[in-house]
Amino acid sequence: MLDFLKCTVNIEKPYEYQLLYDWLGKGLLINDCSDLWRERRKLLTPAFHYKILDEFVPIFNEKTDILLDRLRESADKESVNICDLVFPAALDIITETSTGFKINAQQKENLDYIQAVQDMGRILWIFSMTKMGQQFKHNLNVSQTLTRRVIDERKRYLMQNKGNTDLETKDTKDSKTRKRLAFLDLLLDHHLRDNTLSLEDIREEVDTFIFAGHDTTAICLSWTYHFIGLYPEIQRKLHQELDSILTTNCMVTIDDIKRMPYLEAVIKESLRLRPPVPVILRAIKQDIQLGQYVIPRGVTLGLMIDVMHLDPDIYPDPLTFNPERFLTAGEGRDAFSFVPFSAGVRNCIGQKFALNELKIVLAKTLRLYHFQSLEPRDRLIEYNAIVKKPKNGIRIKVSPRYQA
Ligand code: HEM
Repeated sequence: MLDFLKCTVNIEKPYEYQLLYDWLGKGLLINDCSDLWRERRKLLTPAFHYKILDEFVPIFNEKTDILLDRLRESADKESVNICDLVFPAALDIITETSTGFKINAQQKENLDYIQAVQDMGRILWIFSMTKMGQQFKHNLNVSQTLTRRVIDERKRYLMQNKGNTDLETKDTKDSKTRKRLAFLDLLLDHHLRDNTLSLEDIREEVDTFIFAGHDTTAICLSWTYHFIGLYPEIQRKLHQELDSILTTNCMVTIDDIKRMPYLEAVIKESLRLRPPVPVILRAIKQDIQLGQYVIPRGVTLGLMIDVMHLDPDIYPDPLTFNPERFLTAGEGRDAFSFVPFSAGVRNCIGQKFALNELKIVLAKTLRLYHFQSLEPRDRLIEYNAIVKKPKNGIRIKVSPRYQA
């Protein structure tokens, strides 16, 4: 599999990904033309520079503060479905960081859009004349109308403020609405100089970020709370690490999260056992030798990330949730044996973004709350909706660590 992931030739996505075409078009995730993909990836890579990612930290904190309010409301209840809390939080984060628009999913605003985005991943495979097919078209319309409106408004703003589109400048007059927006401004800046990148191309990339960046992180958060809530000793160690770094209600910074090795190990172990994207596919365009086999041109090759992560030669006692295995700096493992974000040239462009988000949300919530999982691992049924989700959610009892 190492050869497959390292390969720079067989990087095209096969037909199966085109089920997302009506929604994501030629966006980075499903783009099946290697030249266009390379062009777009080159254009978008600067938006994921660590300095730009640092600017999202206040948004991660602000949205987690709202999540904390919702956890406070849940603390009196017998249990809460943690997915219902973290999915809107993740959607709020990705929408605001990629477009500047506050969708306010956690405050239950823009419900038609939220419903549309959540349904879309679920009902893709339906023929258009069926009732669900009509529902899919409706969802598409709702989500694309909003994305187009946000892009048009931002373009008008940038044109009125010509000269201020330099991505290195920041307008400080009204930081709420005018602050530089990395993803969308980068694309609009390019569009205003070279309109071969059309507004519809930009819409496809923005929708791609929203799709690729919200379900995945929300699922990882949900499973991580579940694992933490199952193993009190692991939760105790996490609380100990967080208490030594954070005060009770502070803004978590990039420097803080760099000092949280145990939290990072817990996230990695969660991603190992429950990778949100369990399978990736590639269209084989040139014969490739994998071990003793030649995989011929024309074949679709699937890489089962979830199965790879259970190899007992690499991960002894593979079904045990054991974050410690990630503290011993990859002993006996190569970089291609842990691939929740895929690997090689077609890897996840958002992985640093995702890890920062996961660490900040988890650090802030765990600092103040205790989580107890009410269902054992084998009771939770998973289903595939492009990403793999818990079918009926995850029930957790949330309790404050400190009395108000
Ligand atoms: C825990 C969170 C995440 C996981 C597990 C994850 C996983 C992955 C995986 C496995 C791929 C490869 C898919 C394939 O080859 O078919 C991928 C691609 C991608 N991801 Fe992520 N992702 C996460 C978060 C994000 C975030 C936050 C963003 C955006 C901010 C993002 C944007 C993308 C994009 C645009 C691609 C396509 C890259 C390309 O083909 O050039 N992802 N992701």
